[in-house]
Amino acid sequence: MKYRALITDIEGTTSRIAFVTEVLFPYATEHLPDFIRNRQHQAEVALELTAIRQLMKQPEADIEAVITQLHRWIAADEKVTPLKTLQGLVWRLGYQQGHFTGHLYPDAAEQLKQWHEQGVQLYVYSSGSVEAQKLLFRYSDFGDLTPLFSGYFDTRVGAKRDISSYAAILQHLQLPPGQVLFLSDIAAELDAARALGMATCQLIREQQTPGDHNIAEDFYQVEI
Ligand SMILES: CSCCC(=O)C(=O)COP(=O)(O)O
Ligand SMILES: [Mg+2]
Repeated sequence: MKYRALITDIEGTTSRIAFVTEVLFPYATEHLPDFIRNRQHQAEVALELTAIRQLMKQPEADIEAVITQLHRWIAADEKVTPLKTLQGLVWRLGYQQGHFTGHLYPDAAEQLKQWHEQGVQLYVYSSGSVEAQKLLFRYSDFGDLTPLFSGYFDTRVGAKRDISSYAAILQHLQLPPGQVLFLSDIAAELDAARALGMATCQLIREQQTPGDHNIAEDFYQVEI
């Protein structure tokens, strides 16, 4: 075993891109407006609305203007932290009500279980909020997989293409970079991790553009 810890991306890596773009995002687009209108004064929602108005540079923006902004961000796949937090809150209802389950590729579920049994510490780093990540694995097609994971990171540690994000994660892991393997389908994310000495492997499951990292077509091909 070369690595003590493995960090995995979600969209395009453990899970089909279409699950995010054709199930999760449309669900958020449809349900966020009423969710926000009805809960705008609840603390966990109000906090995010304040952050969104700051980003809009319109502290007095009314709730409909905020909703319009959120729809624009979703359509453009902007990884804006308060949007991601609100999406997680809406998806929580979707999972709880059985509107969808957390899609994972079977090889990802199988290998994550095996690596966990072998003693590898498993982490997730996704632009989806930590809450959204936990939901996907808790309500996964393969049952509750959250016991496999030692921790979760989202855009609160920084953007996935920024080297500083991986420095913050390594600080948290307290492991030498060479003992940590990062899996993603996006070469630019892997470039940032590798710049600090982390090991990398690019998942090419669909039409992803290859970089110059080790490549795997599925988790069975990942060498750990
Ligand atoms: C936690 S599932 C939702 C994924 C999401 O919102 C997203 O933006 C995908 O980001 P990733 O970093 O996993 O590619
Ligand atoms: Mg990805």
